[in-house]
Amino acid sequence: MEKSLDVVTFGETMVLFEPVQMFPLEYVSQFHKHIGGAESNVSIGLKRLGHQVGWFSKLGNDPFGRYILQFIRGEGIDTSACIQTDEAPTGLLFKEKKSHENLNVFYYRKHSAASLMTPEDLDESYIANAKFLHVTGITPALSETCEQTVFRVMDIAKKNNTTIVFDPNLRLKLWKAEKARAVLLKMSELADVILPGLDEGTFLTGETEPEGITAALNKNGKKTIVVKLGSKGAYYHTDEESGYVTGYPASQVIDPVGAGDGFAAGIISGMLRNDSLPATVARGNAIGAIVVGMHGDVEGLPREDELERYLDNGSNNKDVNR
Ligand SMILES: Nc1ncnc2c1ncn2[C@@H]1O[C@H](COP(=O)(O)OP(=O)(O)OP(=O)(O)O)[C@@H](O)[C@H]1O
Ligand SMILES: O=C(O)C(=O)C[C@H](O)[C@H](O)CO
Repeated sequence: MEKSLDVVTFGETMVLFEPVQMFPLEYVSQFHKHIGGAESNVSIGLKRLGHQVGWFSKLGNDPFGRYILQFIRGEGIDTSACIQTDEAPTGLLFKEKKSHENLNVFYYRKHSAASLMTPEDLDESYIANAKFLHVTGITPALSETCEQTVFRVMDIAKKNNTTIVFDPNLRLKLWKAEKARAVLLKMSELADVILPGLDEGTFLTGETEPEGITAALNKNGKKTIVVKLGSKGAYYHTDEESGYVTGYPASQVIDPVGAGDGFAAGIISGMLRNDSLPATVARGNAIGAIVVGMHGDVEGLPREDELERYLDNGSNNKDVNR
């Protein structure tokens, strides 16, 4: 069967309130409204690069749920598997910026609509119809039923030859370290591609160097693992090849949140294009460097033509197009 979706992803997307002023949150009086959610960030990143993407979640049947759905649908993502419920509200997320270096997030997502996702909600054929599944370690932290849903989706993907890309996205505000480690390691075992940050890799394996982390996560071979190294770029590893790909210099660092999601979109996109692994990692690095230079998680995600100009210009990353 020819698969018509390139990528499917799912998880909680919240309304993200970004403070206009750089104050402790209790003194901020104005916010910009955006959307935030690792999986929808990745879906938007992939769509802008020209891929066919489906994203789903459970949203509250409320104005914020409608805002999220309209935004994601407006980006051209297939949202036909998304559910709206009266049972619980849409989750919210507030960022706090006390200085450029001091960034904090506050979640209002306990018992949210997304936390009510269950395996019974799933449309198996929708997942089977995708070439890639993108899944994060945020979803199983939301509730027991979300954890069950994640493993059910991974199981469906495995049975249907859908490549599983796993970003651990460790969020210790959402669950206890011991439980997080156990679940994220179980997800790593099931995944074909793993995208940990260096700290996440250390958290999962106890190893402090990218080489040790990838060796520990790839015990059974066969996996592609790319360790994100912030401004330094990334280290990739398979049984056949491994190496470092230097990052692109960010013109400025305005908001580092979302760089990892842009990176994931670049990696999946490179794989869909059958690019070499170093070229695929370079795509991820370039998108990460572009994203950190803009406010919001999704606003900075480049279109394919912008990304190509950026890659062609090398370190001279000014996007002048005239
Ligand atoms: N300051 C920077 N300058 C240039 N590139 C960067 C910078 N920060 C991040 N990147 C690029 O983005 C990628 C992902 O960033 P990072 O390592 O911060 O991931 P992460 O911790 O998963 O991010 P997130 O906060 O979104 O979860 C890096 O591997 C790198 O390619
Ligand atoms: O932290 C979360 O749960 C989010 O999904 C919000 C942000 O958009 C995400 O962290 C960026 O990776």
